[in-house]
Amino acid sequence: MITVERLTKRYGPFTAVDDVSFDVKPGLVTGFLGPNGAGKTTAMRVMAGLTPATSGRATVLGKPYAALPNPGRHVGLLLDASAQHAGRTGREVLTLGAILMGVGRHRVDEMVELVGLTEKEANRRVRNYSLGMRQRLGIAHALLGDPEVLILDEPANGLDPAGIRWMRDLLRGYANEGGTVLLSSHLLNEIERVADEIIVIGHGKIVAQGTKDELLAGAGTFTRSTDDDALMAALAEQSIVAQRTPTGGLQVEAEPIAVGRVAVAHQIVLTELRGADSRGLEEMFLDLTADAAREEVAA
Ligand SMILES: Nc1ncnc2c1ncn2[C@@H]1O[C@H](COP(=O)(O)OP(=O)(O)OP(=O)(O)O)[C@@H](O)[C@H]1O
Repeated sequence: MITVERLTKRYGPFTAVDDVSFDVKPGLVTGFLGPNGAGKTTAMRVMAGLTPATSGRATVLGKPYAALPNPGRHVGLLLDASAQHAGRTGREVLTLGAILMGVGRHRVDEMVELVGLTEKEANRRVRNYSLGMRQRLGIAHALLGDPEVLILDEPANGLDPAGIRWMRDLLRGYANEGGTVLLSSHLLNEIERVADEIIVIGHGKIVAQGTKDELLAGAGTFTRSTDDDALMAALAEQSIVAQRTPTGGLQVEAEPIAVGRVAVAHQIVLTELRGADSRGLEEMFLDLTADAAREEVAA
């Protein structure tokens, strides 16, 4: 469990994280989604005790990270995959970690195998690793102490599609066994495919949070009918907002059941009726973060 309460982080006059509160629950994968510069890394660094908060607090398993005894046994961190010592081999990095955390050396072999690094790769110096290999090593290091909580900053960066799928399965299995996972990304589809809960951050502020299903439901309904004009008019009578989509059909700001009822009442035949898919969530994400994204582009 991670609890973030009214967390604010300022760098001089600039507020990177602005009065942010959320819980990350065990048994679930929670996605921390936001455009570049939204404040994800800063918030995670505070959670990991690497940056002090200006106000508010973050606790992991009920304590500030720094107050956890042998924190690596409780919290696995992947905050910067490039931060590993470039002159050491992957195996050396993990062996040192195992010694520091007081876990058996057998964990090193297990983790190398788990993350899919070959024996040859594990014995290569980190400076010769690709970004994807560094991410795998970072995940191996995060899991070394068999922690209850994982905090991963952009873990999919640099992974190829097979690697992304592997990571998704790994995190799903970890959460299914009761683990707590917080992972950040600036890519909606990455988060959408793995997360049970989603926290969206833009310009240092939480702009949306909830279960994926809730956020998808909030994205409305997609429907097609044999007479979209009549359906639009019927929906408008009920003050339900609908818009045509560029590919045909209607995007409706209501639950599918409400749209179905209107169609039945007006004897309009629906040929498709479903909760809006990721396109809906994507539009919501782009909308929610538009200001932050624009400022980032302008900066
Ligand atoms: N040490 C620092 N001093 C001053 N400003 C900082 C510092 N660290 C981060 N910032 C600023 O805080 C804001 C949030 O940065 P942060 O790295 O937390 O964003 P992010 O959501 O993780 O983005 P990205 O996906 O690009 O990593 C950015 O505008 C960044 O420039």
